[in-house]
Amino acid sequence: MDTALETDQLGKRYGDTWALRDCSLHLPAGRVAALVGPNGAGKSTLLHLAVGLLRPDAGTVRVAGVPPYDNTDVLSEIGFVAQETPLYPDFTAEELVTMGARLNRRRWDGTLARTRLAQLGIPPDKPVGKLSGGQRAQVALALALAKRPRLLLLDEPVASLDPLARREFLQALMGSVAESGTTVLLSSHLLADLERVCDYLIVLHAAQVKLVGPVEDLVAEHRQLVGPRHHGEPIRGVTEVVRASHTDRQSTLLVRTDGPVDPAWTVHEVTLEDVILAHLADGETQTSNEAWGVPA
Ligand SMILES: Nc1ncnc2c1ncn2[C@@H]1O[C@H](COP(=O)(O)OP(=O)(O)OP(=O)(O)O)[C@@H](O)[C@H]1O
Repeated sequence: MDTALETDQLGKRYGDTWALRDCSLHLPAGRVAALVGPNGAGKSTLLHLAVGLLRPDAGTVRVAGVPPYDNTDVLSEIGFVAQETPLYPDFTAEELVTMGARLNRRRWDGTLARTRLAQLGIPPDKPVGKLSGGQRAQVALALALAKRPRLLLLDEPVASLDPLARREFLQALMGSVAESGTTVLLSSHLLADLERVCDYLIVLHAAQVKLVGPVEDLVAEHRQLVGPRHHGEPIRGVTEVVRASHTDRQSTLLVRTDGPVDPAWTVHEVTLEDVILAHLADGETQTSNEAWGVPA
């Protein structure tokens, strides 16, 4: 299977602080991947390394097999929508599409961008600084897709959008990538959105990779167990206790399984949110769901 993005022991440091460290992962081509982690986990740093805006301090990053930093050939294959979707505010959408054609001479689908913007009712002749946040995000996405990138990187593209605009943005994204086969890596704190659109997951925590893999496999191999108070003894069918909470007589465990679980435990299926929150929680400590935009 082709790999769209691959990192090996990748690290980036600011002074004495590692923003990303020992990051080894691969993202197969054609996936729509969620990049998740608390504030400051290193998500933007990873995206900036992948798009060649930052040079690694350790290890390697490759896009389609090529290190992106200083490599203009591979840059033409990458679309990037940065946080807050910065666009020149005085330019109209039409002017930005024309400018895109000048900057991307080898591969630029201006018709695609214009058609998308017309379908969304975005005025082509209004300065983008005067559009709504949702409209600006759609312009940024249309410009990124017009590059016909092999890899599309989106850094919290829906953070400032209302729920309807968010849904429209993600639907537009899914429609386009389904047609083009583009690989997507999308960072967001909105776990419920990600569960709907992503089929691959990368979780970062404190500059390191916590979890990576296909969503289907990760959800299938985790379970919640409820049973008598657990004191750390091995449980049949369980390879890892990711998170545990206890009362005097009962324990609730989120675990990784590799087969049928000891019938002394009641076994429940879990959602992607459950898996992510468990891996980001610290052992026996509760994670606040509210911090993730998820009702507690
Ligand atoms: N230009 C910089 N100079 C110094 N430190 C930086 C710089 N950019 C990022 N950092 C630090 O690197 C770490 C990772 O930051 P990064 O922006 O990658 O996190 P993030 O996961 O994208 O966070 P958020 O969810 O808040 O956007 C943080 O500790 C941050 O303070």
